[in-house]
Amino acid sequence: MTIPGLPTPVHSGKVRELYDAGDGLLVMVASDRMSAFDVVLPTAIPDKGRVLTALSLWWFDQLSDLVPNHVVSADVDEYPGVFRGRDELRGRSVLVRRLAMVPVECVARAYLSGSGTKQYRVDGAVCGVPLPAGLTEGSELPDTIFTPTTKATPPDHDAPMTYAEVEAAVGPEQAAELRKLTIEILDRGRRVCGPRGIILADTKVEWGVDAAGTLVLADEVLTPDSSRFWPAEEWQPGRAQPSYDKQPLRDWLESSGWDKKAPGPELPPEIVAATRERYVAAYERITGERFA
Ligand SMILES: N#Cc1c(N)ncnc1-c1cnn(Cc2cccc(F)c2)c1
Repeated sequence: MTIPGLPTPVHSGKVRELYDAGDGLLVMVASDRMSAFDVVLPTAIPDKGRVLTALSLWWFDQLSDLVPNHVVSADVDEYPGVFRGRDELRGRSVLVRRLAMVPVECVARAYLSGSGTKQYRVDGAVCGVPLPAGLTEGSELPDTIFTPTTKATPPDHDAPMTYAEVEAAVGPEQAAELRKLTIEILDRGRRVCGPRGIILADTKVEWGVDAAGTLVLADEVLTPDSSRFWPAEEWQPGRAQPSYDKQPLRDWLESSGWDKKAPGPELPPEIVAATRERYVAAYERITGERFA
């Protein structure tokens, strides 16, 4: 999503952009683009970027007693230079502090799923963390575990890291802090979501270090793009769990005959509307606030 008058993004992801705003500041922008099965679809989901930005900001605030974060402002009228007052950014962007990013994708898991299940079926462990026998896709784990990966550059995929590899990468002290805080963030998220009928199965967070050497929570936090949200009433270990936010889209894509190696198909209006509604419902159920 190129916005006229803005510089070329310093990072451009599947659904987000990151701009240099000068003076040690960045502007993180969440688009309405939707990806599924690792493919960016041609049809946007209205308000997706605004919902996920609002949810991430809500979680940063909820976690502010536990960890400092990189947020400077979410008010476009306070942004510097060419970013100030830009309506294309309103509600879908955050002005953040530029940090020295930790070279580890910090993942915590409370349930076994996806790549974790694949690893478990090979050697009974995930990222070197041994697990009890008899677990299956969707099983709740006895404890929340830290299952970090590398930060691969597409088209390469993130690779599992053992805790010893994290220690080698960042040192034992920071590795211990990353594990402890990443697990605590998932556990806190679960305590909020559980009573609201949502299983928060896992999450990926990104950390940076500021000029004082302090670990700072960065990127987005506890959103459906960085985490697995499952409707609790449909939880059934032994099969892939329905995604709270993406299931209507996944079901339609599976039934449409789309070849996943081909470009994504245009989405029918009713699937766009259902997907938007799922994102809005997730925000309202988790935060207890109306999405405006
Ligand atoms: N957050 C943050 C951050 C920070 N506060 N300081 C320095 N670098 C980053 C940073 C670098 N890559 N990303 C991932 C990313 C996010 C959003 C859009 C994208 F395209 C890519 C984040």
